[in-house]
Amino acid sequence: MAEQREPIVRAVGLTKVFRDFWGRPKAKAVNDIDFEIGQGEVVGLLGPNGSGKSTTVKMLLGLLYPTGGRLTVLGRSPRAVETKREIGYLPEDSYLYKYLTAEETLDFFGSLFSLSRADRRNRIDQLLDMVGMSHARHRRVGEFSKGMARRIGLAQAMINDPAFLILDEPTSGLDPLGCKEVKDLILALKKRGKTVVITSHLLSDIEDVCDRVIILYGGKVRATGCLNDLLTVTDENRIVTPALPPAAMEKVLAILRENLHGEDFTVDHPRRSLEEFFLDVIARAKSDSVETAGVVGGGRIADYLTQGDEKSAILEQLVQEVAPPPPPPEAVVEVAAEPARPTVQEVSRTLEALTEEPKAAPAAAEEPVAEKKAEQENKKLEEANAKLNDLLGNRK
Ligand SMILES: Nc1ncnc2c1ncn2[C@@H]1O[C@H](COP(=O)(O)OP(=O)(O)OP(=O)(O)O)[C@@H](O)[C@H]1O
Repeated sequence: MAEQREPIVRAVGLTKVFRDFWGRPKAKAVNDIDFEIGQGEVVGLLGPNGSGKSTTVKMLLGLLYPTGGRLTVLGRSPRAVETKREIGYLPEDSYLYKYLTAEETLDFFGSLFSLSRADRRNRIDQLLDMVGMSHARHRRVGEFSKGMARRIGLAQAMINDPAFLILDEPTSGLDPLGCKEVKDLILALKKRGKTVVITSHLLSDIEDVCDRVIILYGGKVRATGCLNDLLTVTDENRIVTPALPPAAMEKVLAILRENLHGEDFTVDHPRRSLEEFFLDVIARAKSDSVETAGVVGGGRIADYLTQGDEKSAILEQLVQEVAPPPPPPEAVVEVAAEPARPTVQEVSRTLEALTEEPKAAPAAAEEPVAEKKAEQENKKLEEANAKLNDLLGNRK
């Protein structure tokens, strides 16, 4: 099919000028830019605040008209309904209805795309699993933490199985583990041939997932290209080896000095990124808790990056943590079980026991009791006993 060779996005001389009430130019947000995004590419749209990223994204989504130039998305106008059908969008702030549950939210967005009930159910199950939210499917979105809402936002962006995804700050509000999960998700989408545009201020995230970046400044494209080409320093070498014994190291240094003719060089140890280190610490903490406690604990969070079942377990815990603690059933039962009115037989037994004072209530008998009081009580008991005998006698 010829159309498949078409880039997913083609912008030529794209310009957007915001005007004031009287039509006078107020801000040239996007200034005559050209770029293309090919199928299956993951592209980072970068730039400092006010550089024109959001304006470009809004034009890609067909929410803003360009003032000048040409823009096609999936070979058509971005405003065409067919185009919108194939686009998934995660806004910077997820606009979700807080009274709907996670499942209802996805069902709502699915119905906006006219998906059948069966398709919606099927996709909702898969998506909730994919973003690790299966166990919170019946909870209201308004109760979610920012990271949880972000995950539902991501699932929402994918409900229509879009060919082209635009993710605005996809990792914002997520913890490092959540960020890793989202990045893995983006790479998985890339493997499935999806095209993704990401805007983010977190350059390390962009570096981890993007093939290419477009850097905007003042509404202009200042740099664009493959990350490999842009970031590789071709006029320097780096050799990474296992730690060398001192004698071998001396020989290497001697060769370097001989060949570099007095030029500076550096020998050091490679450094891991903070993210790698953090994930490693969490993974170790997780395995410690498994060995020592043998129960699913908070430290097992790293598991849900790789294993579906354990992911669910962690989420279950998160859900349970936030949910109001269930009332202890035993306590409720005890409170509910108020002393029932004694039956006639019980009263009789109690009275009998009471009359055998020393055996039935040794603790009470040990206490000093005024003689007069004891006599009065005995009298009362005898009266009660007599009444009871009458009662039993009458029944018989
Ligand atoms: N609706 C608008 N009316 C007037 N000017 C606008 C409007 N939207 C954006 N601008 C201006 O266009 C320029 C680019 O804004 P834009 O929101 O595209 O930047 P951005 O790169 O997305 O910034 P940020 O990283 O802060 O989100 C800014 O100077 C901004 O003031």
